[in-house]
Amino acid sequence: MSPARGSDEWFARRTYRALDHHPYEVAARKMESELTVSVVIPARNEAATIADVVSMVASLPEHVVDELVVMDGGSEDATAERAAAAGARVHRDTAILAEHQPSLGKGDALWRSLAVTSGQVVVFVDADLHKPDPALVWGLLVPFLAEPEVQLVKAFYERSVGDRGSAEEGGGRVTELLARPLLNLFWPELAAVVQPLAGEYAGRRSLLEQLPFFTGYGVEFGLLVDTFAHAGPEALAQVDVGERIHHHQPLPDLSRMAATIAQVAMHRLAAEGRIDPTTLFRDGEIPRSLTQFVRDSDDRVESVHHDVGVRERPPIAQVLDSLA
Ligand SMILES: O=c1ccn([C@@H]2O[C@H](COP(=O)(O)OP(=O)(O)O[C@H]3O[C@H](CO)[C@@H](O)[C@H](O)[C@H]3O)[C@@H](O)[C@H]2O)c(=O)[nH]1
Ligand SMILES: O=C(O)[C@H](O)COP(=O)(O)O
Repeated sequence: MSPARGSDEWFARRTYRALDHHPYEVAARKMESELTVSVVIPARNEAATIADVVSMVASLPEHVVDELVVMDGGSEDATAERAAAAGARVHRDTAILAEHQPSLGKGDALWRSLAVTSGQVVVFVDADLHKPDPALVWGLLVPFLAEPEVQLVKAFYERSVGDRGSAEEGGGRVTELLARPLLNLFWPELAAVVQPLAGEYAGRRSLLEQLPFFTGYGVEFGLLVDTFAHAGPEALAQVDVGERIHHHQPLPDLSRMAATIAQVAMHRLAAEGRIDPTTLFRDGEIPRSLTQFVRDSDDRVESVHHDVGVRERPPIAQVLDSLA
């Protein structure tokens, strides 16, 4: 074991437990503080689970949530219809800020959601959760109500069981094999964030509107390191919300997700002047391609090249100002 690090002190100060609180207490304190809260659920082909996630939010005590939006990322199944039937306002991501096309995955959907919501705190919740616990929403509000300095709150949880593996095997393959090692290497102050890729997190609008958003699955890693750079460690907090069970993507899909996150890390290290792409990469630019392998119908292995490059959407405040 290594000696204690600075991130341990942050962990001790900024780690909360939903168990120590109650949703009615949160509702009362939120009313007192006059904070308003929007919940945004990004969803693409999540017909199997979206209604349960929307219903979980709708089941929260009165006054916890002021607005509930599902961002439909072009689902080909009944996601949008089921979300609406369960009580959410549904937006198709491409219909928002339509001049910024195409809409590039989850990060783009979250970025666009800021243009159609108004809560002072925006809570993001994934749509692929099984038996979602309402603490995933109300628990995230606890640090905002306790500490005015807090601007971004990540959920953490036991992640396991579900439809793959045991609690011991655990989940979070991209987290454990890429995101956590990267943070420890390059952003050691963020090493104490238990679930850096958690899709359940909340930010103050005043922060989120000032940050760029990476497209696709780069959004969480980007928001985490950017919040740290923009506002420092005291702006971050995390909450233990119990257990979370989600749909597990196949390994090749997660490999592309990991490549996207590696891109985000390279972009930020380059922007901070900590690496020099002109000397580090052959063409002087961060390569955008990931080669994977598939078997064809003759049982031959062939390579497939995927573009895993990310784009950054500008801070939405700039975009909305230019439209005003
Ligand atoms: O183009 C897309 C792809 C996904 N989603 C939704 O985004 C959420 C998370 O996607 P998922 O495929 O379940 O991600 P995970 O494999 O669980 O990946 C983890 O790691 C990602 C990278 O940080 C995070 O975005 C996720 O929230 C986090 O759960 C789900 O509601 C999806 O329906 C979209 O809205 N649009
Ligand atoms: O956070 C992660 O690493 C991804 O969501 C993958 O999680 P899984 O290994 O539990 O599917």
